[in-house]
Amino acid sequence: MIRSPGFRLRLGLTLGFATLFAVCVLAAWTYMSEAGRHLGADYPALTGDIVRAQAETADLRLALEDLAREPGDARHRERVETLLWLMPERMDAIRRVLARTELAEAGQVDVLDALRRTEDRLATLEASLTPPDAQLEAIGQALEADLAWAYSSLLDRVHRAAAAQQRLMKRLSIAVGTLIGLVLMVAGALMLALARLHRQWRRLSELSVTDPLTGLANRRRLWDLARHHLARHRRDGGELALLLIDLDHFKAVNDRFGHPAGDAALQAFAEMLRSLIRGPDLVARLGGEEFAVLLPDSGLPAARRLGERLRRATAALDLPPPADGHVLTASLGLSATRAGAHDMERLYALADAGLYRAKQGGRNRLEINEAS
Ligand SMILES: Nc1nc2c(ncn2[C@@H]2O[C@H](COP(=O)(O)OP(=O)(O)OP(=O)(O)O)[C@@H](O)[C@H]2O)c(=O)[nH]1
Repeated sequence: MIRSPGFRLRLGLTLGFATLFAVCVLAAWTYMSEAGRHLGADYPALTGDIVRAQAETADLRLALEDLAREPGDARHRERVETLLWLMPERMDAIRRVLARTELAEAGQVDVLDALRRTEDRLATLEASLTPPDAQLEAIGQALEADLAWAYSSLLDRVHRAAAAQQRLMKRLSIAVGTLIGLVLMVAGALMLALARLHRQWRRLSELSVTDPLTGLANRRRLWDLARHHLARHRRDGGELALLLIDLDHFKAVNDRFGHPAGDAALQAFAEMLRSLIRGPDLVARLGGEEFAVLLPDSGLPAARRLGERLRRATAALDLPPPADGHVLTASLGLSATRAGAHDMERLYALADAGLYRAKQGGRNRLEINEAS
C-alpha cells in the first residue's frame, strides 16, 4: 500500500512521542517507587542516635561499676537512674526512625529483639539498685556486650543504606537532568517547527497576492489595499486615484519575437513601473498585458502627471533582446475618488472606461474618466 509523506510523518511523530512518553513514565515510576522506599529515611539522625546510644551504654557500665564500688554514693545511683530512663527513650527513638526507613523491611528482627531484651533487663535493673546487687558490675558488662553487638551491627546496616540512598539520589538527579534535557529538546524542536510553519505560511500568503511572472502585486492585493484606503478616506475625506495601463498591440511582440521575448518585455515593463512610483503607491499586474497603479493619497492632477510620465517612459523603454528596438506603447485610463467614485468597483469601472477611450482614440494616450 502506498503511504503519503504526510502520513509517514504523522506516524513517525506519533510513534516518537509515544515512545518518549512511555520511557518518561517508566523512568518516573521506577524512580518514584524507589525514592518512596527511602522517603523519610533520615540516616544521619539515625546514626547520631545510635552513636549516642553506644556512649550511654558505656556510661551505664561505668556508672554501675562505680555504684558497685561505692554503694553509698548517691551520685552514682542518680547517674544510673538517669541512664535507665534515658536509654529506653533512645531505643524508642531509634525504633521510630528505623520504622520509616527501608531497613525496617529488610529484616532487623535480630537487632530489634536484642533491643527489646535489653529494655526488659533495664526495667528489672532498677529493682537491683536498692540495695545494690553484688552482681551490678557483671550485669553492666553483659548489657554493654549485648548492646555493643546490636548497635554496631545496626550502624553498619545504616551506613550501607545511606550509601544506597546517595547512589539513588545521584541516579535521580541524572534522570531529572536527562528529563529536563529531553523536554527542552522537544520544546526546541516544536519551536523550530512552528517557526518553519510560520515562515511557510507567510511565504504562501505572500505568493497568494503576488504575480509570478513580474513579482508585482496581483489583482487580489490591489483590491484589498484599495478597499482599505477607500474605507480610510471615507472617514478622513482624503483622495485616491487609480491608473489602468494596457500595453498596445502586445500581441505583435509575441508574434514577432516569440512568447519568451513577450515575457521578458512584460518583466522589463514591470521593472520600469516599479522604479517610477513613490513609496505609498502600489503597482499591480491585473493579468495579461494589463497593469494598474493605485495612488492611495493622490488626487487627479498628481495621478495624471504620473500617468503621463509612465506613458512616455514606456515609449522610451529599451526592451531586452530579441525584442530590443521594438517601441512599446501603453494606453492609460485614470479615475479618482474626488470624481465621485467611492467604492473600488465604481473606481475601476471609471478607469476602465477611460482606458477604453484611450484605445479608441488611437492608443499611446491617457484618458481621464470623471464621474458625472
Ligand atoms: N508573452 C506573454 N504574452 C502574454 C501574456 N499574457 C497575455 N499575453 C499576450 O498579450 C496579448 C494581448 O492581446 P490583445 O488582448 O489582442 O491586445 P493587444 O495585442 O495588446 O492589443 P490592444 O490591447 O488592443 O492594443 C495576447 O497575444 C496574449 O497572448 C504573458 O504572460 N506573456
